[in-house]
Amino acid sequence: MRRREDATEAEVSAVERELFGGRLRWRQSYIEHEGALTRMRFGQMAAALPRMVGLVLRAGWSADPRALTGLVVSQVGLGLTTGVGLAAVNSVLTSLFADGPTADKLRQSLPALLVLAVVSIGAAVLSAWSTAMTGRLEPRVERAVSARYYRAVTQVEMEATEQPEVQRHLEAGKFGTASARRMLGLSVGVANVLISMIAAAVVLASLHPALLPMLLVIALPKGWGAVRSARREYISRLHWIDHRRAVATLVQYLTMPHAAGELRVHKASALLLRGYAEMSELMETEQRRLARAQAHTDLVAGAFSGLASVGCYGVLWALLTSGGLPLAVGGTAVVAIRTSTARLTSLVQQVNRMYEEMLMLSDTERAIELAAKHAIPTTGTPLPTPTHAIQVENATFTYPGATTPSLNGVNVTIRRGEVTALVGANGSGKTTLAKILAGLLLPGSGAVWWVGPDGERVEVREADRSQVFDSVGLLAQDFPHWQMTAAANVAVGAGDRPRNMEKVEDAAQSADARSLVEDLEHGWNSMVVKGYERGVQLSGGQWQKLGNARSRYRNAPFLLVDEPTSALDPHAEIEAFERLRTLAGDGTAVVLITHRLAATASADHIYVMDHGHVAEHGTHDQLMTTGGLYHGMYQAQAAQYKVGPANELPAPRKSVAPEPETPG
Ligand SMILES: Nc1ncnc2c1ncn2[C@@H]1O[C@H](COP(=O)(O)OP(=O)(O)OP(=O)(O)O)[C@@H](O)[C@H]1O
Repeated sequence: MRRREDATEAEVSAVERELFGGRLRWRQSYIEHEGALTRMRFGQMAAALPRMVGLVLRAGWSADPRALTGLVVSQVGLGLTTGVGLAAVNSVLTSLFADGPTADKLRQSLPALLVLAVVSIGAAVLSAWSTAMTGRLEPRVERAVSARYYRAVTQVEMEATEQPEVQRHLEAGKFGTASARRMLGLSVGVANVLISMIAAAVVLASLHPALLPMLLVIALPKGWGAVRSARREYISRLHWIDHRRAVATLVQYLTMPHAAGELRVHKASALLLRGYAEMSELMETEQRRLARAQAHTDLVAGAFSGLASVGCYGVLWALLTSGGLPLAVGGTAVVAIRTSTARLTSLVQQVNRMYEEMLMLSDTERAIELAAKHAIPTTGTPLPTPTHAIQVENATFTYPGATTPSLNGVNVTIRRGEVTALVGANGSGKTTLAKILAGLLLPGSGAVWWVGPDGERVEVREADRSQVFDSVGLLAQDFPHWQMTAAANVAVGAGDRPRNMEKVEDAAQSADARSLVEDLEHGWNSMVVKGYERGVQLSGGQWQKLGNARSRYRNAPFLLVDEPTSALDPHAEIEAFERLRTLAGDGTAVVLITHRLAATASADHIYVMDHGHVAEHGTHDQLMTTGGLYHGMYQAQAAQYKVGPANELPAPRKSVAPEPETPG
């Protein structure tokens, strides 16, 4: 252990300390398993083999029982062909070593040779069948596990995902989604080697009782060498995995378009290239150490195996010369021993890898269980139809792990047909309140009522949450820029409905995004990310228009928009606010979170948030008259536009562009 720690210190290069503050460690599930994996002996892993195979069989059976049956049958068949093949080899050798003319001996061995030919054709057919069944089963098994995992994690309450422990386990599950597939492939490999070894052992034991111990004596040192080498390589891979990824990250930066400027102007490339060279050198040192150690193990295992072989062949010699064993059986024994020990190393490696995959798969299973525990309820009281308003009463919300509440006794009413503005300093709780309104977060105390036209109401905790989500359109400050086409980026606003291009165009029209998309070379089919075919780079403001179109396409009665105009030019911004007003006029409840107080002046209602509570509310005129927080913020913003008399302004700098020449 001490040696390992010393080694760890030496394995961190100066440049890693400079760039990453030490060894770069990803917070991922394999880190959690690393200790357990390196302590685990091969025997323990082998003992877990039945459990692992059981897992694979269950997953395979639920994904495709026919393919699994085919796979099992083909593997057992392959084992049988090994056994029958060895028996045929024995028979051929018996005929050949018998007394008599060669032509007669060959004629006698013909039936056994035919069996050998049939067996090898059978083995080829079974092997092809096994490959086909594996190919059919693997993606199905992966899809079944992945679909269960992704469905589960997207249904988790957002508050649960705010708990670092829950989030970590949910994320860890993602690495095991392909493990069931890989375990299947590895199981086939392991089964293949094991079955052929068992078949060889059975044939040898039936030929002469001394042959089976011989097989074991020769296999043992080889097996020991294989276990040692595989574990050493495995532990090294586990230990250096972060290092490899850090090197890959560094290299990635060198060709990243968004880093291109700094790489050149700031010469960041010099630092990164130095990092790459130093870190790669460390890895090469490890490769050399590994190669030396492996060579040493191979030498020792080879020496012992050689000694064992010499001993065994000596016994074989004695048996043959004493007439205790026919020559042909001796020949068969040599063939069987050589073929069955040839794949020992790959067997050990595959068992190791299977164990690792099993740990990853158990992470996925744990994530699915955890997700189910924190899932958004799928049933609940239907909302009043049509919903008229959302009433937040005395709501409090504290993020998991936080010491102070982000919302504290908040009372707000959002009505259809009105623009309600939420304003306030950074961190005052506006976005959190929007998430509460959307039903994404549930208040710790207090209530959120969904109110119908006659005053009937349903509290969000009791409500059918899918109806709550159906009633809300969201445009978050950092809304996702999907790496898809322009049309998909708008239509994703109603991902559960079939795309209607006419409505996509209308939504874009009402968000001032239509002409910008239609003027692109590939129009709605343009990929809105550079680097793809038909790819274009949109500006921040153009993206914001597309985001606005997305929230319009959703066509929900409650629209929550967080800083929807922060990247728009002044004219586009004024237009965007006017469009929101029109939308409210058509019966939508618009909740506008913004720091642009000029835009809130026309809101029907303004809530001023301060340290998680509503400090003031009313219309612009009312709030300006009371002279509180809102008044102060408005004045501060207005002051930025106030300029002194023209003669106090600094004179514009002389243009350096040459005066246009006048003809003549
Ligand atoms: N995911 C989170 N986990 C923990 N605390 C959070 C989280 N999100 C927000 N907070 C905290 O909650 C408080 C309110 O944040 P919120 O994002 O609601 O403010 P905001 O008024 O929207 O701010 P801004 O104007 O800067 O967007 C802040 O103190 C913030 O640090």
